[in-house]
Amino acid sequence: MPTKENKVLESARFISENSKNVFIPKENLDNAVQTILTNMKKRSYSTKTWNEHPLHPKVADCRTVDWIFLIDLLNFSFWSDLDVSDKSVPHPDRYAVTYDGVSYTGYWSLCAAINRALDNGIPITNPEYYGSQASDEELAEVFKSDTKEPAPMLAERIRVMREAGKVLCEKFDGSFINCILEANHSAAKLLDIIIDNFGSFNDVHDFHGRKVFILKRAQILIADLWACFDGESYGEFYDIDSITMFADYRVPQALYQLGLLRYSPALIKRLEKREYFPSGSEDEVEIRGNSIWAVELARQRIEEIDPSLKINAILIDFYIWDMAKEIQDQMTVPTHCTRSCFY
Ligand SMILES: Nc1nc2c(c(CN[C@H]3C=C[C@H](O)[C@@H]3O)cn2[C@@H]2O[C@H](COP(=O)(O)O)[C@@H](O)[C@H]2O)c(=O)[nH]1
Repeated sequence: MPTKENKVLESARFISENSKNVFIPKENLDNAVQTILTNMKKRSYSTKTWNEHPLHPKVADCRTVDWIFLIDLLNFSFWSDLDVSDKSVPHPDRYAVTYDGVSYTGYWSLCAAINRALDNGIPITNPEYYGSQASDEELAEVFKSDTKEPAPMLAERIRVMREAGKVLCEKFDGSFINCILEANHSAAKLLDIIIDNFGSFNDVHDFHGRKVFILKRAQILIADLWACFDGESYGEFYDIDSITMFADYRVPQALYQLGLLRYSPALIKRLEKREYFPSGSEDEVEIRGNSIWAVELARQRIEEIDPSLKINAILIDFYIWDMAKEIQDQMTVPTHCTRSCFY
């Protein structure tokens, strides 16, 4: 049954209905859904896929909750100013972190940096540590680069750690677990607790004079808890299907590849010139809002085809993101360049 339209879906629909440079070709929907379904079935995509990633925690306990909170607090803006090609073989100087002998870039460089710190006995996932105990230099050391380029937006990462660490210590007795308990197994309630208390998750913008909610990191935080805990314990939410796709810069590129997004020639030109898209700008909001709506239409179509599959927007998103990383070199359009703490 269709999810109660939450504020993110309402915003995504409004953005899609009022866009000038980004469109969702409905005629491609069935083909794209077949591709998604075939591949998700082949890989038997489920919440279990989340833990299979080498850098994701293998034990689901209270320390893991603090790990997931910190990762999704910092889960933004990994693209490199150096790496204009953004291919799977990165520019040798772009920010990378080596862990267990493997060099990681992008989102995985964040996981590698946090895991490296923990292995070195640094209590980096402890909100008291990153909120106030550690010095700026000690926090910067956690993200030490193993290449020439420093971690992108390092000062912003330190700022959001200070902000969130202090709130967790002052209002939630030092752990995000207390936010989860307060939400009482409601994803929608936890979403509100996150955006009401942690400013850097407040991914809300103005579009055509209306407030639009994208909430990418707040939603992926809930989704990662749900996936890591396999829908139980700290990951149990009776309304998890109200969570939408996470509007980052990687999935829109893959949606375009699937034929679920189409861009105006002017927008394609700007993307190819690696132009900067300010956070909250019209084109950036159109790309992000249409991405959410395109995944919602795909989810509805999958539900019409086979309701027993229980495929929600989270699993579609996780699959498309993982697939995007695999076909990174075949992408027709580049990702868009925005610097913000939102994604
Ligand atoms: N929509 C969506 N965005 C996601 C993820 C993830 C990581 N999720 C993993 C965990 C479980 C899943 O199975 C995934 O394997 C990171 N990002 C975003 O991508 C960008 C980084 O890209 P690159 O520079 O290429 O590494 C950046 O904005 C980051 O916030 C996702 O799942 N969905």
